Amino acid sequence: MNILHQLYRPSLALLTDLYQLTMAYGYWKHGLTERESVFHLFFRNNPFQGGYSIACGLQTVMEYLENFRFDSEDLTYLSSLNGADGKPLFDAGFIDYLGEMKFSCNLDAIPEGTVVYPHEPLVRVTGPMLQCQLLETPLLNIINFQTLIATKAARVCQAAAGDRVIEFGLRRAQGIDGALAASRAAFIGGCSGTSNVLAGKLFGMPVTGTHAHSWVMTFPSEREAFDLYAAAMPNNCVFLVDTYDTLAGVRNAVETARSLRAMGHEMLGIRLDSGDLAWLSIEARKILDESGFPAARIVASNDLDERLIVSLKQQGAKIDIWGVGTKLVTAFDQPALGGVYKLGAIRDEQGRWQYRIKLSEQTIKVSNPGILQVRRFRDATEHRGDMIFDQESQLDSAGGATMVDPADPNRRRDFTSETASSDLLVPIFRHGQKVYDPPNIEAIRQRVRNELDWTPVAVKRFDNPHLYPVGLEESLHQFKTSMIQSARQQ
Ligand SMILES: Nc1ncnc2c1ncn2[C@@H]1O[C@H](COP(=O)(O)OP(=O)(O)OP(=O)(O)O)[C@@H](O)[C@H]1O
Ligand SMILES: O=P(O)(O)OC[C@H]1O[C@H](OP(=O)(O)OP(=O)(O)O)[C@H](O)[C@@H]1O
Ligand SMILES: O=C(O)c1cccnc1
Repeated sequence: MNILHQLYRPSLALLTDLYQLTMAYGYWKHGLTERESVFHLFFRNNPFQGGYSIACGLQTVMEYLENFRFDSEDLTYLSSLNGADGKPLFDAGFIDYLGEMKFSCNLDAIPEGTVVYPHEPLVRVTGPMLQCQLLETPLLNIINFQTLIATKAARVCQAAAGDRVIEFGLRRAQGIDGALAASRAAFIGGCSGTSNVLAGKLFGMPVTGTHAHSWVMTFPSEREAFDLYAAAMPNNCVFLVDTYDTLAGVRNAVETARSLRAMGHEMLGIRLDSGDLAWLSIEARKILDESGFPAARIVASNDLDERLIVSLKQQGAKIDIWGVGTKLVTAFDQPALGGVYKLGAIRDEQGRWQYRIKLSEQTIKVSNPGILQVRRFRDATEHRGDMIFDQESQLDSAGGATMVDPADPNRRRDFTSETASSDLLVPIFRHGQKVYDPPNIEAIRQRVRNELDWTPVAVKRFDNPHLYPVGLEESLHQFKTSMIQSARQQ
């Protein structure tokens, strides 16, 4: 089931920046259309000043690519675009070429749910120059956002320390697609469910819901509102208790819960949505326990994020379930992940790879040349470091190596061949054909938990996290340094 097809239209090839098409046109004009090239998608900084990120969005990328074609409506639209002189922007021959083009790239990627770090290629696209170029914008659009939200969710769930977190963000999310993509990524990042019913249906995620203040305000009294809700839905009773006076609301919920019990149903819990959540939850817990409802859960919501959850836990809050909306699905404190897509190499007319770099004033921002792979080393309990290396450099069987910190080349780390390792990028498409069977969403979510268990505690802390070691394999570092020197001389 291709969810993008269901929601939008079969062809989303126009979902790119026009400049990708102007460059594609240039490649076509100059006979570079089929020239093999390699691009890497990576980000330079972890979001939220954190120490790690969670890769997310690959399945959406696969759906996008499975039907990557320009249909007749797309071609008609492109034919209608004019340049500054009022004449068509694109030759009819180019439009025909696009109409016949079939996706034929190789794509390798780090599976969704993997903990990833700055500078590591999350996706590598190899294939005809024109196709690789067109994919820059959609791949960044999909991966940047979902990786950002999965990372935020992982942080929120880390703060919740095993308590359930429900994603409540639909009403505040960035439009329809932003909401759906965020609900998916939030579940992958660790949320237990979502209030977003369409996302639940499309992605196979649990949906949950309590009720709003409007329900209570509809009836003459809060008690009546709870009773009528219980009568309508005895198997889903979480009462929102803060419409008038929160602790009086808890007592009303208890009264309704007693009648419910007499009918053979248990109240699931109460929800707090304003006021001092620490104090109110402690007081509410006492009332529930003393009234014979120790199993009733306390749900809290109200502009929560990972920092507030940590603070509330430190204050001894008795909150069992965290409802988190706005600050999760909008990645409130960092609204975008700055992932980029850079050319690593292009074949020359003789078929030899020519490596490419993008220079920058800041050495750390200079892109990495080559056909890159990431090798992750681990000891018995933890991930120890990730080494970016060039696949062409005969290093491709597991083995020891030295990696160099690109920010400080004097810092090196040696891994012996005894150190366990695995290469993170796996084949997803070969010559345009899907070769990867994506795991279901529950398995992706489980992978996040497993990956975070392997991540050093110091890397996971919120304040001044330890910088996880990511380096360049020594020969790649040397090669890159010489490329920078000769490029600067030119
Ligand atoms: N004990 C607490 N410690 C820190 N922050 C808290 C605590 N309790 C609540 N908060 C947070 O403080 C913020 C403001 O909450 P508060 O209920 O005072 O305002 P509000 O949302 O405007 O309430 P109301 O809906 O009654 O106007 C929210 O983000 C809430 O989650
Ligand atoms: O606070 P969030 O993390 O975004 O979670 C979603 C919020 O949406 C609902 O109320 P809404 O904000 O619509 O109204 P209210 O704040 O007046 O209750 C709900 O009660 C939560 O507070
Ligand atoms: O079910 C809830 O309690 C809910 C859903 C969306 C937003 N806020 C709360």
